[in-house]
Amino acid sequence: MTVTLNACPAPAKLNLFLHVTGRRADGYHLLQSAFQLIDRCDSLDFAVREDGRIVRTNDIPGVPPESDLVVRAAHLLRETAGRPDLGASITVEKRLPMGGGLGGGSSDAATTLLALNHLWQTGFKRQELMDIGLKLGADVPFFLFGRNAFAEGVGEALSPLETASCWYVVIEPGVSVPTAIIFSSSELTRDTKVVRITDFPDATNQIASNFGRNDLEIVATRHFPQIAEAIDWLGKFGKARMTGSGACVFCAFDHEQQADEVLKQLPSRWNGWKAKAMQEHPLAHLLPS
Ligand SMILES: C[C@](O)(CO)[C@H](O)COP(=O)(O)OP(=O)(O)OC[C@H]1O[C@@H](n2ccc(N)nc2=O)[C@H](O)[C@@H]1O
Ligand SMILES: Nc1ncnc2c1ncn2[C@@H]1O[C@H](COP(=O)(O)OP(=O)(O)OP(=O)(O)O)[C@@H](O)[C@H]1O
Repeated sequence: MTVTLNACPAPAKLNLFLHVTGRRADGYHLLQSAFQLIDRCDSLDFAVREDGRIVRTNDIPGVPPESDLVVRAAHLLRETAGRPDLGASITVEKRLPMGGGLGGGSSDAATTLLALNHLWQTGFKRQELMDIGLKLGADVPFFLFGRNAFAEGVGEALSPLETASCWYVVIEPGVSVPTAIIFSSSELTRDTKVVRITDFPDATNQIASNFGRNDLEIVATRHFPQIAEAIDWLGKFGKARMTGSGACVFCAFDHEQQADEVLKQLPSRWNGWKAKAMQEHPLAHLLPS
């Protein structure tokens, strides 16, 4: 039996657009968004333990083990399976900034569900893992969907979406944005007109890169002027937008070399990098049907 899985990637996502179309009675918002996987990833190691403990082996500043989405995902998986005897050691190498709008924590949780479902042989199907994931966060089901998606509902109703094979420059403006603060703002508009998936793909059946907008951007930039500064700077090179509830800002380029040229000019006060659009989750082979 396999007892370890090492260097499991947890990729970031970009929200190519994000519309807030309503609010549910429980306060959660109805969204429409295009989720794009990119090849910038956290990395996780898993080892089965025989003593029934779930242990995060490394320290993540600001994230105590008991509130870590990775540890919570492992607990929820074994509870749902009715197997309190299952144990694992998990090491999380963080590369994605927290509160960056890149879905890092959610992706770590999704990778944990996938890897442990495999190692523990708990036998959950993809949809069952997505249902477990939704209890951990609105972004988790997307990372278990396995490919780029048009998302509706609170982000959990997913349809496959064709997207361009481009490169992205991503800037980290150096602030961590608490998602709940942006969604609870009185300045947030919640009535963007609902679109149909057939409205936005272009002639090549891909989503056009300038489709829609990010409704959270106006609120986030008011709270955090550093985000507005990054959008202004990156906007000199193309259509620059914020992802998720911020803080990261991105712009698409057809060629890697164009991304390199932009990064050469990046002011030293920001961390910035390039990433390639991915069509599939790198652990798609572990996704049960
Ligand atoms: C903004 C996005 O990143 C877009 O991909 C996601 O919708 C946020 O997903 P997430 O980080 O997994 O968010 P969660 O941990 O589920 O929720 C954090 C907080 O954001 C608010 N929230 C989140 C998602 C949503 N559809 N409506 C909301 O109002 C809620 O106040 C919630 O307490
Ligand atoms: N493994 C984890 N990695 C990162 N953050 C975690 C983790 N576990 C719990 N968290 C908590 O989740 C918060 C959000 O982190 P995350 O990296 O998912 O933000 P985000 O990229 O803004 O996500 P989203 O796009 O889903 O809003 C962090 O501030 C942290 O307190």
